[in-house]
Amino acid sequence: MTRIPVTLAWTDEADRTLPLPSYETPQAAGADLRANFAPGLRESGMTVYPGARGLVPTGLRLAIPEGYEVQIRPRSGLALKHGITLPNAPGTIDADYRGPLGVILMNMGEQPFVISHGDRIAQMILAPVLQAGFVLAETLDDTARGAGGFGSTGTG
Ligand SMILES: O=c1ccn([C@H]2C[C@H](O)[C@@H](COP(=O)(O)OP(=O)(O)OP(=O)(O)O)O2)c(=O)[nH]1
Repeated sequence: MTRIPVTLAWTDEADRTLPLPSYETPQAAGADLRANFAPGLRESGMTVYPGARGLVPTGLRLAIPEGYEVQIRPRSGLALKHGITLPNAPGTIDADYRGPLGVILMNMGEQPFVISHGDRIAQMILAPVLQAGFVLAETLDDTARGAGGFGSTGTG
């Protein structure tokens, strides 16, 4: 498996004893991110109530190489068992962002969900980026689909 170097740094408030993201299996696409709370929240963790959302710190900053992004995606186990998802999935981490990596978790389940310090809450995927060269024109080329969309081909 090709490995693209991505540099990690702890934030000032991070608990540096937590494991760094790593791939759980040889061909895993995602590396899990852990909740890494500032000292005041480490005992209590954070509770996300049904229908609510919260910003969970990971304690990490990244330097992603030019031409790549990191996507933050939900973990399917948390989604299935607890309704925990990311309202902005996939979260976009730009290659030139150097701030703290945060995970926006939303509780679509029926029960309050407690996030404890060190829990694996989401996963990050490294992906290549293509930028468009935008060109303004008066007309666009014709296609068979034309303006049909939003269910125009039916459901069957
Ligand atoms: O789930 C996320 C999404 C984004 N970010 C960070 C990295 C990203 O590079 C930056 C900006 O994200 P985005 O472009 O999605 O946010 P925006 O609302 O458009 O803010 P901005 O105006 O700062 O770009 O915020 C996170 O830490 N977690």
